[in-house]
Amino acid sequence: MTKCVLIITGSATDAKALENVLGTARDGPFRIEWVTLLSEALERLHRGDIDVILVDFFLDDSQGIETFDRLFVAAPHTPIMILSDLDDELLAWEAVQRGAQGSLSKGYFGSYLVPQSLRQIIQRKAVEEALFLEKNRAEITLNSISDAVIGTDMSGNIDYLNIAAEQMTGWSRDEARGLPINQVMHIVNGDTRETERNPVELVLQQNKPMGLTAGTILIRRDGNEASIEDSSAPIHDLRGQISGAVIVFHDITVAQEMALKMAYLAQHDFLTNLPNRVLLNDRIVQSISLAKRSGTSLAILFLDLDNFKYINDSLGHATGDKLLQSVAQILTTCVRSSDTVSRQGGDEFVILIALGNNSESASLTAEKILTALAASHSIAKHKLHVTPSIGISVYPADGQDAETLIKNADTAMYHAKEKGRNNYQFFSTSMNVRAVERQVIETNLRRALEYQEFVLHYQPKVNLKTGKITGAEALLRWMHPKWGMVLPGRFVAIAEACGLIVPIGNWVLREACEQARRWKEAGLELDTITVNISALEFRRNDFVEGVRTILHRTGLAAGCLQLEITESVLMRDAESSTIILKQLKDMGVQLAVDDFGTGYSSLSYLRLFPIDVLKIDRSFVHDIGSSEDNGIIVSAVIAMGNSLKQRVVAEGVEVQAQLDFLKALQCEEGQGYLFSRPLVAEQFATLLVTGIPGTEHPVDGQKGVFHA
Ligand SMILES: Nc1nc2c(ncn2[C@@H]2O[C@@H]3COP(=O)(O)O[C@H]4[C@@H](O)[C@H](n5cnc6c(=O)[nH]c(N)nc65)O[C@@H]4COP(=O)(O)O[C@H]3[C@H]2O)c(=O)[nH]1
Repeated sequence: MTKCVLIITGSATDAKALENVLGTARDGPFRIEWVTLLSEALERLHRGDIDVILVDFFLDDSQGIETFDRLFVAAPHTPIMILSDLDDELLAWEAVQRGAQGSLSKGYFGSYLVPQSLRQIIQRKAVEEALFLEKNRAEITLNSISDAVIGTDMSGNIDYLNIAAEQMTGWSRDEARGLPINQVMHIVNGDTRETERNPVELVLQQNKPMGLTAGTILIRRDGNEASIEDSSAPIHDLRGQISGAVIVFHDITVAQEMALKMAYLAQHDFLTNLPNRVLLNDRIVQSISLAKRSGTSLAILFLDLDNFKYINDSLGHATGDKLLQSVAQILTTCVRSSDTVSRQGGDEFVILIALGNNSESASLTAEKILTALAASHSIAKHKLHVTPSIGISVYPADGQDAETLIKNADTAMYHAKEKGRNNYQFFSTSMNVRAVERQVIETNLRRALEYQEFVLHYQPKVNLKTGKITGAEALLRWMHPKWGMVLPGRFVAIAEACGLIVPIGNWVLREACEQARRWKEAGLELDTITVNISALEFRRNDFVEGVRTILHRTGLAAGCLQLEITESVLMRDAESSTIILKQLKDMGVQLAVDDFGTGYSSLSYLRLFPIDVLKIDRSFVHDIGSSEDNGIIVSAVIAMGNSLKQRVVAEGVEVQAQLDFLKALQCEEGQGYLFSRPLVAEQFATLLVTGIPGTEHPVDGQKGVFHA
């Protein structure tokens, strides 16, 4: 590329001589411009593209070193060469001190040396510029990155710190320069806290880079600490000799804390802080291998809170969450610190306990849990009661791996639920058959509503004095296309467990109300139709409104509907039960306590509940005559009902002796096979017309149970 040389001299001879020699230069053309005044030169420089300036000191408009200074200010990056002869040598030397590239002796003007030295100047300038750029780029880059960089010489003394290194160590570059790296970058082992040798020392010794290492702690100048990750490498000179080292490091304190937090979160339940299923699985696997080696056993306790859903639905999730936290806390106090209490999600907890050689401690722990959880939990002004159902599986008898042991403990837990909840059951292989059956029923139940497989049967309630039918209890039947009629005992608990009882219960209520209205329209006399309400329905926030809507849509008077709720459901949260019962009562609906006598009701609550009817559980009626004690219970309930002005209905009246006993105690109403089994709607309508045989009411006047 053509280089442009600006010659500034008042001497036409000098200019000509230079022009000649440059014009014939062999190693590439020079374009030459010649000006005679400094002012002209400055103007020309202003336009740019000058590669070299050749200047004489003595011009018409400027003199001596001032000529150089003004050019240097105007074009600081353009090489300036002084045209000198012997007289000007001192001045030329001074100009070189101030930044001139050199002087060109006028004696050489005719020689080939002139273009060669000009070219060298240009090349040197280009290299200098490239170096400058390179250095500038490196400096800016090093100060822009968040990694700290420290450079040392061969002795490990610091010769460079970038801004990040200044910030991380607390030493400024000027303070640190020349100090040994160990003084500025003091590091200790993260585990032992012992001072560590700086990796740079090793790099200098071994002359090879060291990859990324973590686990060291940097002690800053102010004593604060930071976990760091560092790497270091040697620096070599032009000849490939090691001349120093550089260490690059960054603060990983936050990242490390975050990683620890993430690892913790991945293994723990956010609500209770208990280990989650991932960590539990890990612990079971470890415990199994330990038990295998030592010939000991371990137990898995699968625990589910009975009716937790109702608390969640009626009091809200925030209260439910607090209850779970309280339960979690109690559970951890029931086991040793080496055991694991984990939350699986929802209201399910799984506990891993090492049994050693004593498998009895599984039942001891389960009993401890039952007792500990029996105390009430004070949460947000509520006194809540929860009971657990616990299933237990034992290694090695009930499974060889974590998955099987948990599955079998879960199965045993379902068994505990079926056994009336608030108890524990050990797994047995026969339970698996039940579990499969339960699964099959659940799958079939899901389509039963859609395929209209449900029907209602009606069982009469009878006035024991007159024999008159006072009401009907609607009892659900499932007409399965293959299995035939399935009784509620086989599927209601499963429908409750999977939530299907809500749509099913809704259907029952609507169907029963519609049927009662139809009977009334047909002129058949019936005081009330009774519908069983499950706990899950009763505790739903929209339950009361749902009843109101159904009454409205079916056109049945509220007073004709009686809702039957079991004693244990009412007592589970007596305070909220009272509120719900009052709302139903205000609507005009009648209320009955089912299975009375089995739920250990507190009489003070019973007085508060706005109940119309107490139904004596059929187990007490069944034992009349065979056990004096139960006769006493039945008579006590009847007396209590009478004094509380509640009607008493005896369930499960099967034989005449029971009826006689009940009548003698002035029990108002009864229900049972002695009067009638549950009937389909048409049969029941006929019974309403004919009356119970043997009462004052049958139209055909036949003798029956009342006149035996
Ligand atoms: N041994 C004997 N049993 C008698 C006698 N008289 C009546 N029973 C039976 O006793 C049960 C009375 O209903 P429950 O105590 O409310 O007990 C009911 C009730 O708790 C529940 N259930 C029935 N229908 C529904 C429903 O629509 N919804 C809900 N949630 N539960 C229902 O299922 C339970 C069982 O119902 P069922 O199998 O229909 O059994 C009925 C009935 O057939 C008797 O003299 N001797």
